[in-house]
Amino acid sequence: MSDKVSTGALEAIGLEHHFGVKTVLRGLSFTVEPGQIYALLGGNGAGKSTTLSVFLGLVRPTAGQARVCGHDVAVDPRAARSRLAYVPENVALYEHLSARENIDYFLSIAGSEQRSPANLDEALEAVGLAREAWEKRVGGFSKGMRQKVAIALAIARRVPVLLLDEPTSGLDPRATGDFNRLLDTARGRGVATLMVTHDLLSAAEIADRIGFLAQGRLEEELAATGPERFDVRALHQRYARAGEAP
Ligand SMILES: Nc1ncnc2c1ncn2[C@@H]1O[C@H](COP(=O)(O)OP(=O)(O)OP(=O)(O)O)[C@@H](O)[C@H]1O
Repeated sequence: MSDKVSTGALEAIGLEHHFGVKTVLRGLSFTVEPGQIYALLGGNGAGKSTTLSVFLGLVRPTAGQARVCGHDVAVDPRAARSRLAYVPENVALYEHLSARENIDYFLSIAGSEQRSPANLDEALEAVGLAREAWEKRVGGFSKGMRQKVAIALAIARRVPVLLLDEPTSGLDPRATGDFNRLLDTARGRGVATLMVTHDLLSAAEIADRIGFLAQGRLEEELAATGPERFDVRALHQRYARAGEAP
């Protein structure tokens, strides 16, 4: 898939958005590089979901640009959309189909050329879904298993960008650990991930960068450093202060 020369896989450049008289995004800029996980944190109403909607082409920003692999979402939404996979808080699948059939079906409707059995096997293997579950109907799958199917689809599609909305909400610590390993696998494949979350611990464990959003502004951006990555206590204190006047 050829891409325009660009600095990041995902770029927000001075994004502004108003819903009527309400200003929701105020000059929001950040970049997610290939092979990087970016966690966007912020309180309720900070503008996190609106940011995802802008990248998905569902909300057109009032000003600024959202770029996916160099493609401006507002100018070429198809090019942008074809390069990303979106995993919502609750993954919607065809309940009566198996994990493998779901992936094959979604690949077929996307017109993907990646439908070979070997490619499907490789994607299911990569996300660590137990082999005995591959041919089972997804109707009985847990949230964590459904996320594995969604990310296996992204891997099978070979998309360079993942957008995740509250991926660990409702997951127990073990499933959260599994999920973080899944993101690490995608990172190892060079995928750029933007994750909107309230889960500080998970963000601290897996993210390369954490951005604090408040009232549509990026108040601060922190990068993982050293073996400790992030100081979780300082993150908690920082999160509690988000949106306060300086
Ligand atoms: N379609 C809409 N029309 C009008 N206002 C909206 C619309 N969507 C969102 N908003 C408002 O925009 C602001 C930002 O909402 P957004 O959903 O992006 O926040 P969020 O950071 O994702 O919050 P949460 O953590 O609660 O999901 C909120 O004040 C919300 O009420």
